[in-house]
Amino acid sequence: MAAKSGSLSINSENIFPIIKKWLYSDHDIFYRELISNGCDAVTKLKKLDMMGEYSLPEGYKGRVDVIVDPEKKTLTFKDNGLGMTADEVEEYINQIAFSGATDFIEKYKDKSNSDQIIGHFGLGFYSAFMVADEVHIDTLSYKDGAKAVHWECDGGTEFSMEDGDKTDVGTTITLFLNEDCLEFCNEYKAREVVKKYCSFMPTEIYLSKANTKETQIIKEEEKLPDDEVLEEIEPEKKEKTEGENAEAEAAEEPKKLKIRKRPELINETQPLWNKHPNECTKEEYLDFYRKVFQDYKEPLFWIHLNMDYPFNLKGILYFPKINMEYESIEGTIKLYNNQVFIADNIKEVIPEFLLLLKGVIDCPDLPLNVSRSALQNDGFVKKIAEYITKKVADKLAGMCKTDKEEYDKYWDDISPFIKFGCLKDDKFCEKMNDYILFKNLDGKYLTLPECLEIKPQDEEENKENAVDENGNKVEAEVVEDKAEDEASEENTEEEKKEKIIYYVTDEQQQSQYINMFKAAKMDAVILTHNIDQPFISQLEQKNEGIKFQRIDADVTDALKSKTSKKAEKEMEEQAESISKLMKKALKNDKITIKVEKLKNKKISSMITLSEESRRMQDMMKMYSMPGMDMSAFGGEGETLILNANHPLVQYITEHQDGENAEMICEQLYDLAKLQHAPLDADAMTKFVARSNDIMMLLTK
Ligand SMILES: Nc1ncnc2c1ncn2[C@@H]1O[C@H](COP(=O)(O)OP(=O)(O)OP(=O)(O)O)[C@@H](O)[C@H]1O
Repeated sequence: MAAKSGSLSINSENIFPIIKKWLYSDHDIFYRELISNGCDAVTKLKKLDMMGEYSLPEGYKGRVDVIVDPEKKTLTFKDNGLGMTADEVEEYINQIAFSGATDFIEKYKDKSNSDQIIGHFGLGFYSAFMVADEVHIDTLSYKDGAKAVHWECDGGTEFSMEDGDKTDVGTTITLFLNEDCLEFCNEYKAREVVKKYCSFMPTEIYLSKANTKETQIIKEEEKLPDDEVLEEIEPEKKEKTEGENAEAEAAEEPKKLKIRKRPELINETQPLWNKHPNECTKEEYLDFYRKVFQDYKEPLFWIHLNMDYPFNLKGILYFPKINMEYESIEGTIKLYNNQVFIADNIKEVIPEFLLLLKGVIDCPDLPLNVSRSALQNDGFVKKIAEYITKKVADKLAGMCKTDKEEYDKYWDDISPFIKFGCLKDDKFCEKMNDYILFKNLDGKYLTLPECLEIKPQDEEENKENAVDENGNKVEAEVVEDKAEDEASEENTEEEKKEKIIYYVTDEQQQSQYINMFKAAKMDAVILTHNIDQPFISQLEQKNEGIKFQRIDADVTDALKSKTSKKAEKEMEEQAESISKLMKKALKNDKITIKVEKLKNKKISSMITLSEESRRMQDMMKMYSMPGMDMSAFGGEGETLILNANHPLVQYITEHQDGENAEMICEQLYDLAKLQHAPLDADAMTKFVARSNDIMMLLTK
């Protein structure tokens, strides 16, 4: 076959239903398309005026009117923009997918900046047919000698065009709604949709109901040319009092007018994000937040994004106050393109963890698809997301550096968000590494470097000041990983520097351990949120030499009394015999039992569970595998520590055959368990019964 080339032809009969039905996922989007066409028409007319191609009439104010008429089942969009000549209707409307915006920009590209014009694809107008059986256009161009045009189309592929009777410059588009779509000429629905898409469009948008019965009273001098006066209200005549004259009274009480309810202004043409951050006041930020998010709780703080290069992006991100107990954390980030709402929470542009915030982002450079709610897959979109992430990290780091007190105050609220961000985004994590705070046992907020630095000082102090529970000074040993003590001489200095950060997950439950730590002048950080476990695992991975260990994972040397070699030997023997007794009493052969001399003589028994085993168990619980035997996954990591310094432990050591020895063993074990984790139902029942029995013994 001979080589051939040419342009593809499209059969409008087939393509039209596709545009009408499938191009836009949301039916209500036609509002946005037709209103933005009106805004574009106004913008273009103003530009023509600026360029000297047209002179706007005195007092011109561009506007788009949306008029619902439930009686006639119509919806009208009226603008006072540049209008269209018959040729332009022919070109831009009759040819589907031919955008006059591109044409306009091309024509005036040297003289004007194009970025304020919304339309691009030349398809938006046809979205009207998603809801209307018939659409009329009445338009009059601004051009000298232009004739009004009337165009109509009933949704098939045929249209008709004739001279129109419009006398003012601009365009009126009337939709004769389909029976299934009558909700769109309901005033409330219209307000909701227009507010959703058009709240910040750059031209004033008014909503009204045709022939509304609603009225309003105004002062005579407030009357506007378009007001429809229904009644003149004479001021009420007051009883004359002495010293007053009728003229003075009349001056006080002006005549009033009852007018048909005026169209309601829906949008704000100058959104706050367009203002320079230096010019915005705190009140303005708060007002804007309340209005846009209907959240009457004050946000904690906000970040105003304002960037011109290498791409254009403006916006405000608010950190909301989160009530962790009652609400799930879910924010909303509204994405705009040139002040036109695109969609909420577009994941491609807004990094996932930032979706916990509330905010607005306007990016005119977004590579949008025809339907606008989808983005073209583009490296550029990734850059936008990276920029936003960077800005958020910069703001937080800056606040931590320059206003640490405030940052401390916000920390509990923002920490789940930051930790989630660190888990989700490596770059964010890197930037935030030194600005993550840890609340210590004294309620102070420390950064990670501070946590690490404070340790050696504490240890020094520890050596000098540590006291036992009787206030006697005790010699404490440097808190280092136990394994290090046993490590061979060959270990380098570097390796020896592994730092342990102790942490608490439940202040009440672990209070006994906390008391021991405090008495030994040791510190720990409080990490109670679910996100903390995966978060600390990540921190360990990213920061070599840092290890997190729950406060009850081990008995560090700092908590033990110093013992002689001889005493240690004795304790070992003691442990052996008491282990047998315990295992028998608890009917548990697997349990590991250790006898230690703890500094705190008030503690009789405690449980330690190695960090690794506990993390494994927590993980199993999280994936809640019913009937799973936990002991198979690190149950062996649990150790019962008996304090050789406690009289009760001393008693059973000496009276292993005593009448109550087994009962004491069981009670010691349960008491230790209770400080570590809640008892299961069965164990709790037995514990309560046994406690009663023990008290009964006291009565004898
Ligand atoms: N109200 C209006 N006033 C003046 N011209 C209009 C009006 N509505 C549409 N037009 C002209 O018709 C053209 C096609 O409009 P349409 O909404 O189909 O596409 P668009 O706005 O260019 O692009 P998009 O598909 O992105 O909305 C517009 O570019 C514009 O030139």
